[in-house]
Amino acid sequence: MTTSTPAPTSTPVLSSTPVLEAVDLVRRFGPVTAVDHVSLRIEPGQTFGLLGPNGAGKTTTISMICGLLSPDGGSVHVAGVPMAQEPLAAKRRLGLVPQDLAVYPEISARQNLTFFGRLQGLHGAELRTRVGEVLELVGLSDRAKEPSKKFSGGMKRRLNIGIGLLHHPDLLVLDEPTVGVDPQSRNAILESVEALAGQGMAVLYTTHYMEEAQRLCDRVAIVDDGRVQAEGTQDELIELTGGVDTIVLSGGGDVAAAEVSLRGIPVVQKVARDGNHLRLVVQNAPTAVAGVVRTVSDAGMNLSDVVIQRPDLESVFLHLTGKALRD
Ligand SMILES: Nc1ncnc2c1ncn2[C@@H]1O[C@H](COP(=O)(O)OP(=O)(O)OP(=O)(O)O)[C@@H](O)[C@H]1O
Repeated sequence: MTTSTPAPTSTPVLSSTPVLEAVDLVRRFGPVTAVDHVSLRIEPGQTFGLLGPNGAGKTTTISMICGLLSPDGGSVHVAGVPMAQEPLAAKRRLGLVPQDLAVYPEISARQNLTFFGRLQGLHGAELRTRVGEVLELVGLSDRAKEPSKKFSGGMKRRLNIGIGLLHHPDLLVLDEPTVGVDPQSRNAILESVEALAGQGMAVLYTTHYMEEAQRLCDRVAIVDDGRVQAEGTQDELIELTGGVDTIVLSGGGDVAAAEVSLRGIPVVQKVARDGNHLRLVVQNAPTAVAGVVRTVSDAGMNLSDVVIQRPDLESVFLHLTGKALRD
């Protein structure tokens, strides 16, 4: 960018420091390259999704971002602080909500937060105030006195999120926070993340659920095989599919044979199976659908539903990798 008048030398040039800048991260486990030159940049206030199937490298990536695992290559800066050179200062700028719950079941939500707050060096009135704020932020104020073992899965997870927020991080990192929780709890977790994002918190959210990335994230990096396959806003990613359509076929019978037959017809660009559903990428669904239905019926699939969809992040993943997100 150029400007006609130079900035006065006494005024610092304003630049927005990203809350996260990860450059060219690499991590190997023996012969497996779990993370293969991954770069991510998150601006203040952004909710950034890392979307990929199990084993794509999401946990390994965020373990390096959070300073829990040393990279074999690459660098991480959190709010401008280099993780390799100043790990304590960099870690203080982020809050990690791990996959596994880390709350004490016998004590209350308030006592849990107070305990973890003390571990982080808070005490006295400051600690009490912050615990109250965090209970409010994660929507647990009215249940603060109950032992957390009485909480639903979603409430325990929200308490876990609260623990990650105690020290005012610049970036909240959530590792698949809805895995293993019921739909109602899942919704409560997503609402908490939306509320935090609404208050300007930057969030790095990993998931293999397309719907969650779609609902929460300003930008998404699609990861597979340890690599970022594409990154952008949802509209930018969907544009990558080049205007293709998605047809989803559901039913019983010989779904495997139907999948094989579909691979043999030219209008079908990609096919992936997710249980009793077949997801197809085609150039023009209204024209292609009759031939598709004939092909799967001839192969022995008993169709119960045929849906033509506008492309979504799942279509982008299929388009880029030839696989379904939930294989
Ligand atoms: N400690 C380890 N030792 C050996 N291999 C590992 C280790 N951690 C991860 N891997 C391998 O690295 C790859 C990426 O794993 P990672 O856990 O980062 O993926 P993920 O996308 O987070 O998936 P999941 O949701 O299943 O955890 C996988 O092939 C996994 O088996």
